[in-house]
Amino acid sequence: MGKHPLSDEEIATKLAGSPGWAREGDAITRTFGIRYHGGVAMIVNIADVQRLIGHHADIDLRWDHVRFRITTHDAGHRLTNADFDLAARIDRIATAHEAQAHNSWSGRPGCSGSIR
Ligand SMILES: C[C@H](O)[C@H](O)[C@H]1CNC2=NC(N)=NC(=O)C2=N1
Repeated sequence: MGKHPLSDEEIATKLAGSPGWAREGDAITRTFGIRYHGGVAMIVNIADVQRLIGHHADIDLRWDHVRFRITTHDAGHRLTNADFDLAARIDRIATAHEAQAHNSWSGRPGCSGSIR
């Protein structure tokens, strides 16, 4: 996956196609609502994919949400296509784990990730 730094215009275009992700300086971030143990299971799957593609997000695991922050270290901590590729992969896995967009997280346990 390309690791040359993207321009502001390219970043804006990529973000428009990455609903839920936001630019934070030279990184992109997204938070998902999911109960702790569901978050751990989701992270295990994401960690597998990250190992395979050689690109890794910073992951912040809390009791009821997980936050991802992605940038490309190899490009001097700038945003590249590799970051948006990883974001799309994270989105697919989060959907499979029924993680919710954090701003819509009601706090009610879903059928996965809830603490019984
Ligand atoms: C050598 C190794 O593949 C590289 O350092 C990879 C590892 N994972 C990475 N993850 C992220 N987020 N950015 C990188 O530049 C990066 N580089």
